[in-house]
Order: sequence, then structure tokens, then C-alpha cells
Amino acid sequence: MVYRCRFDEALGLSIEARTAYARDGVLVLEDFVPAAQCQGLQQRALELVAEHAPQAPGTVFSARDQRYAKDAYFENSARGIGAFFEAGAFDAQGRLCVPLERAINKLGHAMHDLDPVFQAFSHGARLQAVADGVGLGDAKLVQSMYIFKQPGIGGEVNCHQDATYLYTEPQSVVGFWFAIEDAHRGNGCLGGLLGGQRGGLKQVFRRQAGGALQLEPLQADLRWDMEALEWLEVRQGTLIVFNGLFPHLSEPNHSAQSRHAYTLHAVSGQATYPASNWIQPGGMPFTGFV
Ligand SMILES: O=C(O)CCC(=O)C(=O)O
Ligand SMILES: [Fe+2]
Repeated sequence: MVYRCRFDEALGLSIEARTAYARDGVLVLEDFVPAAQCQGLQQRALELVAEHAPQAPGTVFSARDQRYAKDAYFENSARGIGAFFEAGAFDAQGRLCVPLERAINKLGHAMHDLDPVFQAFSHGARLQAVADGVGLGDAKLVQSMYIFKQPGIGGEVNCHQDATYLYTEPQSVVGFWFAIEDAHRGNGCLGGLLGGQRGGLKQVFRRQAGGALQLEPLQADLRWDMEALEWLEVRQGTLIVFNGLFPHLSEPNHSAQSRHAYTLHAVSGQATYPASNWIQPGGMPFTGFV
């Protein structure tokens, strides 16, 4: 069973919490974010959708040029704010069949740097204290995402390890997943393979010599041992912290209830960050929590 506790403002992460994280690769911190702050982020995310979604490619799919436009848009979002549609938001003719605010799968990937509301939320001593507790003393933020998991059409996220996309040597990426709304089996909560981080990294998403991004296998067997799967049902305001090698997933949302989450990914400033990773600091250096 995943270890659940509250963050101690004075003491930080307890020995028990640190031990559980080392064993399982994941830790659940309940009541980390006050409800009013969750609502503020939700409100701001909707404003960002209104601002950015109209420029997002994807309202007509399957055309060849559309594919290039989508790839370029995705890559530019590494140091910007992009809006990405749910596949289920379109009809067979490729026309949007839900209102824009119900059509977006996620916003990403630099709100933590570029948007004042998300910037303020994504920094501070509390987050650094959590990072310290899981062994990420020199944390550098590389990515943020606001995931909507829309009612009815919220897509599945296949089992993966975040170190596949944010590779460092040695492995250092840590995921900070904030439940902006209650997340449960019905609306597509996270699930993960406890202890699965010990099996090492299965794949890496690297820029190839020709410039294209591609998944490369690092192990012969890419299957997951689903025996170890545990569902991480959490209330609004919970922070789930997980190791970059922790395998995790979420199911489609067939319910009438959305499942908003905000995620931050940080790496160690002491680790080597390769030029082949899809996200590069560019003109902006990766900033710390403090
Ligand atoms: O929220 C989800 O469904 C998946 C999130 C995820 O994979 C992550 O935060 O690393
Ligand atoms: Fe992930």
C-alpha cells in the first residue's frame, strides 16, 4: 500500500515518509494545497485555454501538413505554453464537437516560468523541502503540465516512466503531481507499480541525428508487471511525489466529472542533462524551486 501522510511544515518529510519513497518510488502527501488555491489554478488554467487554444493546430486532423504543424507546435511548447486537444473532442470529419474548454487534454510545458499564477504556485520553500526529503537537493524545474482529463473524453495515459522523457545521468527526475480535483477510479486517477523503479529505465525518448524525436528501447522486455499496480485515489489538494523511474498510468475518463491535475518535473542540477532530451533550457535557464 502506498504511504500516505501530511507534510509537516516544521519538520519536512519524516524518516518514515523518506523510507517509503525509497522503497516504493512514490509518496502521497495529503492536504498539501488548500482548496482555494486549487480553485485559483483551475480558473487560471481556463483563462490560458481561452488565450492559447485558438492558435493550437489540431482542429482538423489526418492531413500530412497538419502532422508537421503539430510536431512543431509540440516542440515549441517546451519553452512556451501550448494547448493540446483530446482526440475524442472531434467528430469523424475532424470538427470540434465539444466546447473549447472541454476539448483540451493538457496545457504545457513552461507555465511554471511564463505564467505569473503558475509561476508563484510552482516555487517556494515548501516545494524545496519536499524535494530535499526525496533526495533532490539541487532541484531544477524543467516542465509543467496542466492535465484536464475531461469528462467523457479524457484520454488514457499509457504506463510509462518520466525518465524516458526527461533523461539525466544519473537518473534524477522527480514528478510532483497535484490533485486540483478529487481523483478516483471513476474519473481516471493515477495508478502505479510500487517498487517498479528498481527495474531500471525501459525506454528513452531521444532526438536523433536527423532531428526527429524517437523512443529507443533500453531493455529487451518492454512489458510491465501489472501485478504490482496500485490505484492512487486522492482528494483535491493532495501532492503525489514520484521517482522518474516509477512506472505510472491513468485510465480514460468515461465519467461526467473532470479530473484536473497540475504536474511539475524537476531534475538535479548536479546531473548531466543531455542535448538529446526534447526539452532544452534555450534562452531561459532551468530555475530552482527557490
Ligand atoms: O495525470 C496523468 O494522467 C498522467 C500524469 C503523468 O504522467 C505525470 O505527471 O508524469
Ligand atoms: Fe508521467
